[in-house]
Amino acid sequence: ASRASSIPTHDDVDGAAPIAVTERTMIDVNPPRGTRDFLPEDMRLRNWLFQQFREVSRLLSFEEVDFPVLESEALYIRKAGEEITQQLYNFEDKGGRRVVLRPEITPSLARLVIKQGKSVSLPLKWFTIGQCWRYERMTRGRRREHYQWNMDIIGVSRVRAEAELIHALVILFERLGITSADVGIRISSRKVLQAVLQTYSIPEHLFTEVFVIVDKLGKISREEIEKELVSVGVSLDAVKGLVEVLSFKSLTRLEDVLGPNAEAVADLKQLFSLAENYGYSQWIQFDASVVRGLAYYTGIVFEAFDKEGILRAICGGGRYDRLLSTFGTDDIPACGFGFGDAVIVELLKEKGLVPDLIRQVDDIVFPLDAELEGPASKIVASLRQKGRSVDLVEDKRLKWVFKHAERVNAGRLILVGNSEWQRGMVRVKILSTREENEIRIDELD
Ligand SMILES: OCc1cccc(Br)n1
Repeated sequence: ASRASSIPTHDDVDGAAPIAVTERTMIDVNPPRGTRDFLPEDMRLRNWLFQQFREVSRLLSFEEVDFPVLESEALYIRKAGEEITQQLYNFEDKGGRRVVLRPEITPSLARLVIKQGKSVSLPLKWFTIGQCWRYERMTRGRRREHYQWNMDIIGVSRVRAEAELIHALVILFERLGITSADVGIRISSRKVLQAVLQTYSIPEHLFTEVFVIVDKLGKISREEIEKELVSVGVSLDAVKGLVEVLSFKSLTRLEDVLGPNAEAVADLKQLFSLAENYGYSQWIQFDASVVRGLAYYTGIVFEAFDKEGILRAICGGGRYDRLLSTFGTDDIPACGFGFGDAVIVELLKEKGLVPDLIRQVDDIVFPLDAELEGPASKIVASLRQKGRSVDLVEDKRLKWVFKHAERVNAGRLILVGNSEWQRGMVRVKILSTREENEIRIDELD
């Protein structure tokens, strides 16, 4: 049967069944909208990046944990109007349960900490790398999934925890070849805006919504933001006061306005002082406009950004001291960050820092004719037993095999020929030196 002239994609026929273009119905070979396939070359880059995440987590003595991608919808029902909760990839399973493909990791981590209860001793330093989902109307054609590296410290109430997390970010960037000229980390605290809202006697239950609105700074117009703030009940003069403080980039200026005893000022000063000792001051800057868009942050918040201002935030995080108690346990202080796999790769491409990750094979074994397939298998088994990666090639012309050996950067090409086999030998070609000789089979290692 003739092959389909063109395989319909989701874009052409979203929602409709693919059009049968031959006597067989062609499936759409594209992955679902907003999702990605990873070919070997993509997978080498992803594995390399995740290996960096893992190595940094090891350096900070974090332990790896994992959670299901599928979670109860109840974990994410929050009323602050966050984008993340308005784009839940949610559905009802066959048992009538309301479930989601998780949009973030932190609630799962909080759930597990509570589940463990007294059986875990604090502080916990846990990390994971996991796929997260959102169901966004594809009007903007954005991705619906990404992988996020999360690091969280549970049970440390002082800003030492945030300083450790920021150290992890700095180490990661340096390992990738990124410098503080390329990337900065903006730091502030939710306590800054809390202090301002309190001076205008804005009721506390509005704080979270205010943070979520203010986080849209830079994404929607200032007028839009002021309108939304007024619409949730923030007085106009409070809006003016907020907007003014949000422009602060100096801690001294902040201290002038909030006073020397403000908790926000003490936390930030302590964090910047620790940064000096870690030696990463040149990476961080105070910027009061940083609030981050997640409702549950209660203190220090931070985000890494590219200094050319082209890309979206590279990663973000903060302190969330109340999240565990909202899940029904007593207050356990916590802070963490999420680091997506997409923006960082865009940045590496921008900076020419994507490593050249070649495919590599130790040995290619090629029987020169059919009755040598058995002997070739013996050789392959013995080499793999010794830990060598072996590509067994058959049904190909020798010319193709030589090209293939180059393509996969093979260390050796082992040709199993009749006359050699009779003498207990094989022909071995070392690709790097082009040197070729006969080796006794029992001396192959
Ligand atoms: O960072 C927000 C987010 C959450 C889930 C999936 C994707 Br893509 N992005």
